[in-house]
Amino acid sequence: MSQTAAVAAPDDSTQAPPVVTARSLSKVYGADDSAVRALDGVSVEFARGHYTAIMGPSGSGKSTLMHCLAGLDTASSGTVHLDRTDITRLNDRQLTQLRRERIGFIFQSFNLLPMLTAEQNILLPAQIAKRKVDRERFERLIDVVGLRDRLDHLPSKLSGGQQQRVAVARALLGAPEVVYADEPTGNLDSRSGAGVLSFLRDSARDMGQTIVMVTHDPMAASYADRVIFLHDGQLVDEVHAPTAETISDRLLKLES
Ligand SMILES: Nc1ncnc2c1ncn2[C@@H]1O[C@H](COP(=O)(O)OP(=O)(O)OP(=O)(O)O)[C@@H](O)[C@H]1O
Repeated sequence: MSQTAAVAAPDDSTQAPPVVTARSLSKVYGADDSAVRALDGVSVEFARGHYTAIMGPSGSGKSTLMHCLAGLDTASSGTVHLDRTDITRLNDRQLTQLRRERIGFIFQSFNLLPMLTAEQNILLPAQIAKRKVDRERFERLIDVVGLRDRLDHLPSKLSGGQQQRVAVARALLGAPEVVYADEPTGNLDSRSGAGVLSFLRDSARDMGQTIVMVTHDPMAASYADRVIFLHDGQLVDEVHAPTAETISDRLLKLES
């Protein structure tokens, strides 16, 4: 385990420039005696078209890191660049616009609007952002995620796996610079989960989609190109081309 790893970068980072770069990122919640250092000087890069999983013991800072990377939470110090934009310098209005236009989100709870059909849910972010829908990409996504015959269904008429595939199609439709996924298969049975994870992996490989995913599940993380490990708010290790076994092994070491 490389406790001193200062910057975690993919092996082929010279060919694939980073889409997201965090430098010396720290986040402290509260003050004085009750202060919690949730992130402690994290520096990490996420290369274009790469699928990265963030893992670590409970309370190690995974959600905090993802929220700071995605502009959902503000760091106490350090910088986060999305391409050339330093998002730590943006105000709330600019952050909202950046999240809407340049980032895709997939959450554990799907976050679909119950009164809209699958198709309307997928198209909603583009409508809110007043973005023209790329119909060709839409059709391709629908076929790849296997929702062609479910487009006019309300979420309540879809299985959990189908609902999450709607959420995945929604996140990917606008070809965002990065997709952040928070336990995207946490509510799914293993077969539906495998479908969603394979699709995420394929979208990175075939469409060059950059994906950053927080998960507790070594099997889910094994779909990624790289796993980075947090411990007490610090980046302490990473594995490339991971298997569920190598990931479980590293996690056990961190938790012991
Ligand atoms: N809003 C908050 N206020 C105070 N402390 C917080 C807040 N959010 C997180 N923390 C603390 O920051 C640390 C990191 O939390 P975080 O949720 O990022 O960890 P995590 O690795 O995602 O945990 P888990 O795997 O349990 O979801 C924890 O000690 C947590 O209690």
